[in-house]
Amino acid sequence: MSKPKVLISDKMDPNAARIFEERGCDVDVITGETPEELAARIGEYDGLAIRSSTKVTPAILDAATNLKVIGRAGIGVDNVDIPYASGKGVVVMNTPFGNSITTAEHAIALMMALARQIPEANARTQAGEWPKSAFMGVEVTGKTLGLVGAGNIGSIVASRALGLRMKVVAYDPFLTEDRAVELGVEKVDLDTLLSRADFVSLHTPLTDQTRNILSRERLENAKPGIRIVNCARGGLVDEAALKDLLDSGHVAGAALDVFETEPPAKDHPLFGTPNFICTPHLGASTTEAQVNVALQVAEQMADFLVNGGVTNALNMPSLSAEEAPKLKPYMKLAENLGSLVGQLAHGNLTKISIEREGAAAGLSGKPIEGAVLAGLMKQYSDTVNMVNAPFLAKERGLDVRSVRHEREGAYNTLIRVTVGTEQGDRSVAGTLFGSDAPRLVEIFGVGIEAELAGHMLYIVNEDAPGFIGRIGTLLGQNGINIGTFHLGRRDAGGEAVLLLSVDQPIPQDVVKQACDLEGVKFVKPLEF
Ligand SMILES: NC(=O)c1ccc[n+]([C@@H]2O[C@H](COP(=O)([O-])OP(=O)(O)OC[C@H]3O[C@@H](n4cnc5c(N)ncnc54)[C@H](O)[C@@H]3O)[C@@H](O)[C@H]2O)c1
Ligand SMILES: O=C(O)[C@H](O)COP(=O)(O)O
Repeated sequence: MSKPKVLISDKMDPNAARIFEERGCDVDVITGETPEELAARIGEYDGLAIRSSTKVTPAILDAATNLKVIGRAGIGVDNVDIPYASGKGVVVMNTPFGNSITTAEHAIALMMALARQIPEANARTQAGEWPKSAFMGVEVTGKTLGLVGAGNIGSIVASRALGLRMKVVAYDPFLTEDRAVELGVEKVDLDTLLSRADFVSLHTPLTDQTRNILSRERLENAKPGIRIVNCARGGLVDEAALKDLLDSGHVAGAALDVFETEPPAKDHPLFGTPNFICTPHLGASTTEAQVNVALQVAEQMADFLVNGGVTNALNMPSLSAEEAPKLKPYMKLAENLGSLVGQLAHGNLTKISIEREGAAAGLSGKPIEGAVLAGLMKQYSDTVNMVNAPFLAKERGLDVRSVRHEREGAYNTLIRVTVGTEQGDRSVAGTLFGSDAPRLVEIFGVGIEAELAGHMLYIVNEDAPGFIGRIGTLLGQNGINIGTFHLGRRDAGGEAVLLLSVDQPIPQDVVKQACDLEGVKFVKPLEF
């Protein structure tokens, strides 16, 4: 049998190539190719090992006719089209912890550099000046650091900041009071964080919820003199607003390791702004972190290609060979139900219960639980999968219950997912039609029958004549084609629910227009 062939297409520690060879793979290291060059070459390979420079687009995946696994030596996988890779049957893996310490240290380094204006002082001193009176720094001791995101990296930043005798406040919907106490941080909401923090450090993935999380409005309302560090992802901070607020002095300093577009344009408006410093996405760039992620990714990929073992896969459930075919449609249903409550429930989630009845009660609960939690937590983390979701949920103090009912219900088989939020419990339920077609059958107490797939729109409205025409017209006027249309209501003339699927993502301005339609109470675009 021929050896599996792996391409390393980004700069990676040489340990990766060594491990691939030692574990029975042929390996090529070819970096810096254009997408066209990569597309022309990728068809030969079973595995592709990358960092953040290689963009694994549908065009690359279409050309990758032999590809079985993509391994990301690092955390963020926003450069890989995971749904498309899944559709092609390609497993996507990452190394969720290998560079966390290094990245946390970079955030602290940038914070200290901001506090003492080190880059500018260095540049002017080396240029022959002695500008001692031009620089007056601030101490970090006793100051408040606001962490947006308290996962792996945020938690490490918290511990380092506490060591520097800072106070740490954190905003993270998955941070429980117990975990906050364990970390030594105070859990607050985002507005409170921004009103109290002297320094803010961002540690969330880029998702629909976190995009522009430091918006112009939030920055304008933040504590005057605030300093901002972003070592997570470009797009979390409004760069144009940051420029204006640095110019006005409202924001006293900002340090970006990541940009909305990378590399940023040579004439990026922030370049040259006083009290702005940046690095070229160096968060993970230490010898230690690069050795860690290179070793891990090569070990995981080689294990998969040679032995079929799966570790840290983001798009593949861990299932035994016998159970897999029976569980497969349930896993999809479970993940969709988790994703649905994750996208719709607001505020802090404290508990989740996963109930199985009818045929579902006879199945193994753990994979279903993993799939629900993965669907739920994908809204909050790039790195979650069915394997690690239960651990992440536990670590974050989410109370998870799996309940198996003996009773006969209205459906032959049913999964119900209920989350506890500050507004009370919220529940969704689904079944399988014809033994393998997942269907939603209830949403927040309203009976409705729908397939959860692709781009969807959820609307709660007053049950009154004319509404369906109005929403259909609005979408039609905006060139949005409706695929499926599902209605449900609590009582005639009361609250009604509309769930429709469309052929493309719904732009924000159309969502806003839908919110403004007569009788509409709530609108939310959904993605499955
Ligand atoms: N600059 C770099 O080189 C570099 C290096 C490593 C990681 N990163 C990036 O750092 C980010 C964080 O990595 P991590 O390993 O800590 O991930 P993680 O998944 O462990 O933690 C992310 C945290 O963000 C929280 N979160 C999600 N949505 C939120 C929201 N709307 N508001 C507040 N908190 C929210 C999650 O609950 C979670 O606790 C990722 O985007 C990763 O790609 C950057
Ligand atoms: O998500 C990550 O791991 C970081 O952004 C690091 O990216 P890099 O490996 O390209 O430096």
